[in-house]
Amino acid sequence: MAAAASRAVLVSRPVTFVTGNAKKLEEVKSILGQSIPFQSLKLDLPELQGEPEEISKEKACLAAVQVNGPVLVEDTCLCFNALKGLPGPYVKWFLQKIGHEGLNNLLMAYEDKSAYALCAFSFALGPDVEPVTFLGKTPGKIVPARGPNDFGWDPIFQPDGYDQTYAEMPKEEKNKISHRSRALDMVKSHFAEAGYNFSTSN
Ligand SMILES: Nc1ncnc2c1ncn2[C@H]1C[C@H](O)[C@@H](COP(=O)(O)OP(=O)(O)OP(=O)(O)O)O1
Ligand SMILES: [Mg+2]
Repeated sequence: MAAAASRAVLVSRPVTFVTGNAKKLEEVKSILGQSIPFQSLKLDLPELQGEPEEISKEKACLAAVQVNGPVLVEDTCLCFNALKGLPGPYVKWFLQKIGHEGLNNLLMAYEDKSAYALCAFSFALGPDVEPVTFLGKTPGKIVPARGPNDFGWDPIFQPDGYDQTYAEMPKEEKNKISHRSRALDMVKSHFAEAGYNFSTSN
């Protein structure tokens, strides 16, 4: 604690979490609690094609220009092992076009239904600062949809060691083991280590 305080980096603006997804924001708020004070901005940023880490970093750069201050962004992927990690960062568009059933059907020809949920948070102190990225991964498998249908692909992802899909699990339980909470644990450690002191008066 004392070491972090002595290295405190003063930042004149609060952190802005930029996302166009209200459900994501809800989860981030509930996982972070009071640990990192942040404000949010609803903006659907363009996403490049590529590896999850690069997409997330690029999103942070675009967000930092828009906000002109410190930003946190996140990109979520659902990766099928039989498809060598696809649909990965493109799952949003697959979901929109072919739905839960279509995503299950993609694996019809394969015995291997294993998958992993991947979350890439990127944090940039400002528009001209290289973002840092934190990856959280939760292994599981793709199953026919079960549970409430209010968040993305939650009903078709069953994490390893659980009988329930993400959608069926109580939120607190999901938030303990999710790809998002694992990545946010790293974000929290980074913030504690760096000892940032964000002004919240702005
Ligand atoms: N924890 C989750 N469980 C289920 N579905 C999720 C989860 N997180 C995200 N999704 C869905 C929402 C999207 O369809 C897709 C992820 O795409 P992504 O680009 O990261 O989100 P987004 O475009 O909705 O918000 P953003 O504005 O932050 O990019 O997966
Ligand atoms: Mg997006």
